[in-house]
Amino acid sequence: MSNPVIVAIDGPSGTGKSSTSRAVATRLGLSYLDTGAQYRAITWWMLSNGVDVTDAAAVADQTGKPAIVASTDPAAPGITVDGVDASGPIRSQEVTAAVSAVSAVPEVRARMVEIQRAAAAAAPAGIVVEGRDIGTTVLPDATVKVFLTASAEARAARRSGELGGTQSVADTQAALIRRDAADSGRKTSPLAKADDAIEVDTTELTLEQVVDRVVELVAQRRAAR
Ligand SMILES: Nc1ncnc2c1ncn2[C@@H]1O[C@H](COP(=O)(O)OP(=O)(O)O)[C@@H](O)[C@H]1O
Ligand SMILES: Nc1ccn([C@@H]2O[C@H](COP(=O)(O)OP(=O)(O)O)[C@@H](O)[C@H]2O)c(=O)n1
Repeated sequence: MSNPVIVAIDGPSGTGKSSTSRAVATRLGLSYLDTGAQYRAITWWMLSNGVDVTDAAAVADQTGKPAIVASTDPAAPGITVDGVDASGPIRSQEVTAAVSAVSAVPEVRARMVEIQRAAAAAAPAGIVVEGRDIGTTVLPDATVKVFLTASAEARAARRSGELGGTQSVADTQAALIRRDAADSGRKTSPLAKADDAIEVDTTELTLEQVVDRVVELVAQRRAAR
């Protein structure tokens, strides 16, 4: 039996992290973890419980309260908060607008990182973990690290397609750029490319081409060890 394979996929919003990570995990028979969904889930809990998300001390004080459980099955991703399915509500625009503030709180990050490392350690064949700080902080010894990028225009067009026209492409793009700036500028484990990560610009690539590239990188790394 070969060693578990750990694949870290980081990058800004709309670069294709979730779609790529799920497909790579499915193809390689690995587990899958969406760490953004965990930050969204704790943000949803804070908003639902009347916590002022702009008050870092209040957020820190409540951080240990919600039980957040994420599926690691790429065929059935999902997340519960205190036993309630939160997969839908965590994608609301209210949560999207508040998530960067909550995820910048060091106590929140410490708790999430602990849960994420435990999930990776428990994955039998290995795992694909996607987020903002996986290669730099959560799993710095990952077998393969990928940093996905794409133009702001492509990312906004993709996201606004998903939102089904409820927000204009221009508004979506402005919101993405604001979130990138907040995520890249925070003190604790900001969005960043690890020095040893391979950057893949997905602007002109199909999802299948991106998946092929990542699967190829994993095969190369496995052959080398
Ligand atoms: N290479 C690609 N080309 C075109 N659309 C893509 C590509 N990769 C992902 N998408 C689409 O873009 C949207 C955002 O992708 P997603 O995987 O959720 O990105 P992220 O997790 O980085 O925010 C989805 O609707 C997805 O189907
Ligand atoms: N490893 C991670 C993953 C997400 N996040 C935060 O969670 C937010 C939502 O992440 P996401 O991956 O669901 O975002 P999208 O790219 O899907 O819009 C990000 O904007 C970050 O603020 C983080 O801080 N660290």
